[in-house]
Amino acid sequence: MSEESQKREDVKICIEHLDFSYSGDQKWESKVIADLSLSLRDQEFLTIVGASGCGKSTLLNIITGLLPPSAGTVLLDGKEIRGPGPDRTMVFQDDAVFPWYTVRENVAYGLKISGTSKKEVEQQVKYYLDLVGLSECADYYPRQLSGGMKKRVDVARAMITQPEVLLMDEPFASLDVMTKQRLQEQFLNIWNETRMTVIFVTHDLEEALFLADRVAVMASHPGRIVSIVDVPFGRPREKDLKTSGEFQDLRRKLNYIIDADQSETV
Ligand SMILES: Nc1ncnc2c1ncn2[C@@H]1O[C@H](COP(=O)(O)OP(=O)(O)OP(=O)(O)O)[C@@H](O)[C@H]1O
Repeated sequence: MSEESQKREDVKICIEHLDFSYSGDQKWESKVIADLSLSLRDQEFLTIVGASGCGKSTLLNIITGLLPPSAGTVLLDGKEIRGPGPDRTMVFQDDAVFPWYTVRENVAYGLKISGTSKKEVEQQVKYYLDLVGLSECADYYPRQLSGGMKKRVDVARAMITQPEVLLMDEPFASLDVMTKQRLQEQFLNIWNETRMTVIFVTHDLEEALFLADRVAVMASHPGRIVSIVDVPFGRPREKDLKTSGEFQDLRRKLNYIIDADQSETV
């Protein structure tokens, strides 16, 4: 296989010249996203940062298939995305757990409705509860869990259906610093085992750098990618990385890119 076709095979998501406006009006000033191009390799971990309102959630909703592009193409494995599908799952900032189900039932939900056999559901639920460290709490109801535990239920619920692409919209934003750090490390461990393609939106630059292979910086009015920063740190990563000089230099660089863009748009 030529190098060029190998590269094409490795591309999981390919977005080209994407435009989107909520009104359907395609004038430049009414576009939420304009001429956005981005591609992700299979099993890549990409984080997206950018000012509030620049279109990050809108972009995730387009990739999920909940919003159709106004123009341009969004391809998954070379095929146009025409709506939601089992190959993509979204984790939101707010908990999506069902309060009337136990932890076990919440985690099992996605597999059950897909018609998986009872035995297989039980095995998979056990595996994912172990993975997120909630085996001991399998019979608890969400009201008996902390915020971080509920988030882990969310992550297990999203992963159990084994989507090829996991879209995460500020999933840890509501957590305190310590819980967030712990979940970031746990999530990276889980991702190391499952290796799905991840797009993770966050406002937290340290989180963006700590998790990602690459960080995409979005700008507003209209939403577009202004820079992509390669993250050079190996894996596995531990929290001490955040205090290293190289990490802090990269954080400053990201800050600088975002500030430069914002001062241009003010
Ligand atoms: N349903 C909608 N109808 C009309 N406009 C919308 C709708 N949802 C979002 N917008 C607008 O689209 C723009 C982008 O919103 P979006 O939520 O994608 O931004 P974001 O970067 O995710 O913001 P934040 O970081 O604050 O979550 C904003 O100007 C917002 O007001």
